Amino acid sequence: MHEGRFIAAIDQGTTSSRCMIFDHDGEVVAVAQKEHAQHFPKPGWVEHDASEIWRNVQDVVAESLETASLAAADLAAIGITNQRETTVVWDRATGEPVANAIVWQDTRTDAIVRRLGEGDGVDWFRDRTGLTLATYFSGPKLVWLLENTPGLRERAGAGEVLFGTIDSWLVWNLTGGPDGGRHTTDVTNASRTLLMDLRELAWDEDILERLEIPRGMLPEIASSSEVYGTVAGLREGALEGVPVAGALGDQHAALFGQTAFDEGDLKSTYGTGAFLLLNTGDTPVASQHGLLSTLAFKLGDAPAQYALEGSIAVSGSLVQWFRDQLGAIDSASEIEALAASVDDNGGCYFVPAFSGLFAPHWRSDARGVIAGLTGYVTKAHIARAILEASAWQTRELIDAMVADTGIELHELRVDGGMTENSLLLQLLADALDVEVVRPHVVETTALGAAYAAGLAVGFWPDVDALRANWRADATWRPTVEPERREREYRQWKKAVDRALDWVD
Ligand SMILES: Nc1ncnc2c1ncn2[C@@H]1O[C@H](COP(=O)(O)OP(=O)(O)O)[C@@H](O)[C@H]1O
Ligand SMILES: O=P(O)(O)OC[C@H](O)CO
Repeated sequence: MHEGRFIAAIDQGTTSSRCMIFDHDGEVVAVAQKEHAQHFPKPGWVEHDASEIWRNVQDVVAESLETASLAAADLAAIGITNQRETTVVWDRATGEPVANAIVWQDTRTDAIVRRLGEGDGVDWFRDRTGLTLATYFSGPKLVWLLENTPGLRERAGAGEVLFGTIDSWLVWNLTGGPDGGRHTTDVTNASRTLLMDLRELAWDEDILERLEIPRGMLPEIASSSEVYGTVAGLREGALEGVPVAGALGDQHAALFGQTAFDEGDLKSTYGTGAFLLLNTGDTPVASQHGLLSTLAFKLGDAPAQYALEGSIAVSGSLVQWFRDQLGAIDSASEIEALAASVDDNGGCYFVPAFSGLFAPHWRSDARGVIAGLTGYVTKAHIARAILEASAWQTRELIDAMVADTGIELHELRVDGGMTENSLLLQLLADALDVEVVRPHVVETTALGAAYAAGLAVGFWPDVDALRANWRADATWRPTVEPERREREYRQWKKAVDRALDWVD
């Protein structure tokens, strides 16, 4: 085992990149964070500059080390967690991306997805990958890049360019980039590409053929917890030689950080989007109610654990939209006081179908609506409806999970940047009629990546050692009458109907 007393985790999210350093008790020792630009070149398009992301990652690593006065010898390992599905293609020799990364929310691949869905396409992809055919996933984004970037298909065929999700991009750069960087991805990230066989945990050759994706540009698929290589590519030699020992998509990392190791364990994360994951044990469960079948995690050679997932495309990003596009508030946290200044939503409901609707509807033809507007409604009512939108969407996902698995929900463990908003958590408890529990370390995404890396190098002996680190910070209990709850839910569903069938 490496001597270091700490584990670092890079959390590369949709909105920002963070580096967090944890001690053996899973306590945060240092954190640094930096936002990157969101590019919206056309309606429905969302891009990131992968080079900017890599620069920001280097900045936050350096800053967190400086804050904690730590050097490479103090760290036992580094883990990575990332926004999922976002697609990067880069030049193997120079390390330059060939185009901006296409972000998971981007809907430009709608026509490709419809083409792939013809005939038995939807079932064919779902049976193999566990996923609903949608613009959300990486495969169609890669197809778009191959079809629309001049010369890219030829360069891919000649082995000059590499494809990866953000975990691959970071591991390759961290382990040396053009000078021998390891081109790998973990199973959780691979499970979001629409290219991996969910049972075999290998690229599906039939899918690659159908999508005409050159095999040589894909990373190798590894577990979520093993040594992929050692740091060799950070600016000024930072963390030189530290093992890069864990990677998980951010939602899987949050599940792991919440110590949801057992079948039936559940968590819900509220960041840019919101994502509910239920651990379903060592076999995938096929959803009949619009949920995705995905990986929970795979630790080294141990059998993979699977999960059912409900994905909400727009959650915290609706608060950002309220701030940046409407200028209604100056900072995201201001929405809480504004929404709390009124007793209810004044009769209005906000369905934020900016990227269509994800689970459980999967309707790319939906667009956002505010239903129930009257002259009475103020921006405070809309602020409240914005927070309620995350609560009602979560309720739809819980209903789907109960219908699929028959689980009885006793409490909901939550995390993510948006959960510092207490009113949101009260609205959630009211919408779901269960206790909502926020853990003491709310950065469970970074913590999960640190756990995966720490387990790989023996920093923690086993998952039982991690369970002891979890403890509740606060609990919110339901307060509304059942009749009112169900009435409000019916109104929400009517608003969802108004959002559907908008795009021709
Ligand atoms: N107090 C708050 N109330 C409501 N939303 C918030 C609050 N603080 C942050 N957010 C939202 O949470 C999101 C950031 O959460 P984070 O977990 O950092 O996201 P990501 O991992 O997707 O980058 C932003 O979309 C922001 O608008
Ligand atoms: O950046 P987040 O935290 O909203 O997570 C994005 C998801 O991984 C997209 O699937």
